[in-house]
Amino acid sequence: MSRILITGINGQLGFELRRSLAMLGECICLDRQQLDLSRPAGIAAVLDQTQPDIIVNPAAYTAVDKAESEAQLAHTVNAAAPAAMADWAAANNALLLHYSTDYVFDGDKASPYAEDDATNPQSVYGLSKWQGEQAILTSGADHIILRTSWVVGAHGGNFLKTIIRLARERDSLNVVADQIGAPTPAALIADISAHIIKQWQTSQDKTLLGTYHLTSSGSTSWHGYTEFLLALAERYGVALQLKPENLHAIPGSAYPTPAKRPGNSRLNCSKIEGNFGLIMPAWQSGVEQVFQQIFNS
Ligand SMILES: NC(=O)C1=CN([C@@H]2O[C@H](COP(=O)(O)OP(=O)(O)OC[C@H]3O[C@@H](n4cnc5c(N)ncnc54)[C@H](OP(=O)(O)O)[C@@H]3O)[C@@H](O)[C@H]2O)C=CC1
Ligand SMILES: Cc1cn([C@H]2C[C@H](O)[C@@H](COP(=O)(O)OP(=O)(O)O[C@H]3O[C@@H](C)C(=O)[C@@H](O)[C@H]3O)O2)c(=O)[nH]c1=O
Ligand SMILES: [Mg+2]
Repeated sequence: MSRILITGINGQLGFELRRSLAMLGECICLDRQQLDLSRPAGIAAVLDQTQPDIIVNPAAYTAVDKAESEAQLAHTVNAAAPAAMADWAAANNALLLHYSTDYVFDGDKASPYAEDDATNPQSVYGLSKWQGEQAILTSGADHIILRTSWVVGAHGGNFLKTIIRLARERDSLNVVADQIGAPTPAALIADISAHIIKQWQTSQDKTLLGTYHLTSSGSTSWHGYTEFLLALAERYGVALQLKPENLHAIPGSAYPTPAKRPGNSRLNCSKIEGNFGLIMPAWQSGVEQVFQQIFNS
């Protein structure tokens, strides 16, 4: 039976992974207190002690704007810590399943990004995640890196929850319309992670290893996403202060933030669909399920 170590179990994805991976082996679920990624020097000792065959690492420094002023910490958590996990995995013949982001790209491409398109991170967060990818690649460890985008889940913080909070408090809201991507449920990423691990356990097929894009299908802007959330609130009887006619589309240039976001965050998912025999569901169905989980209980 596999021993599966999961980091960051109180994050959006870590929470769902506990559920999705529970039937695939003995799960060792570690929070920040049990495995602190800001202290990479301590990671090997925890891995020596727990002896996982599979390391699943959803933990990350994800505060995109704050990272601009905490570059050292972002680099430690998002690059140095995965590097330590990868070095241990290489030396101990373990698989590392890691997660990365659309923010490794600059967003200037006109069509969805493929896995081998040139990266060019525009933010400290994006750069730190890219450096994490690079460390894993050069470690020689068996690994799978899943790049996803705009993660949304019932457990943890995300754009959906921020927007519903603001829509309850305000009677007018400006949201960026020239950054496009695909909201992706944490539960979908977790379930696909389970599917991938199962195939690895069954086949140990090294041609499955590598980097994959994994998002919902279709795309929208942050503004389009917000319009959809307001429609869901109407459908499920969630009372808001904000009326749809007072939601305004603005360019990113009118919403200054410390970190620059990509204009195009769309990721082409045909590699994961082809290699693992999957079909990515539409972003709307995933967002609706999360919305129902949070507000319709
Ligand atoms: N959120 C998004 O929109 C996207 C996320 N991703 C990637 O997907 C993965 C999962 O993201 P998501 O679940 O949304 O992230 P969250 O921010 O919801 O969760 C991150 C988790 O990492 C933990 N963590 C942060 N710092 C440390 C540390 N020093 N030591 C140990 N644990 C730490 C947090 O712990 P605590 O609970 O104690 O704070 C939290 O549980 C990440 O790799 C992220 O980069 C990719 C694209 C989009
Ligand atoms: C709250 C708010 C945000 N925005 C804009 C700011 C920004 O351009 C966009 C998204 O805002 P957020 O700060 O919520 O999103 P952000 O934290 O940048 O989300 C990213 O997180 C990391 C972890 C990832 O890996 C990415 O895939 C992506 O999901 O919406 C508005 O225009 N109006 C608003 O009222
Ligand atoms: Mg954020």
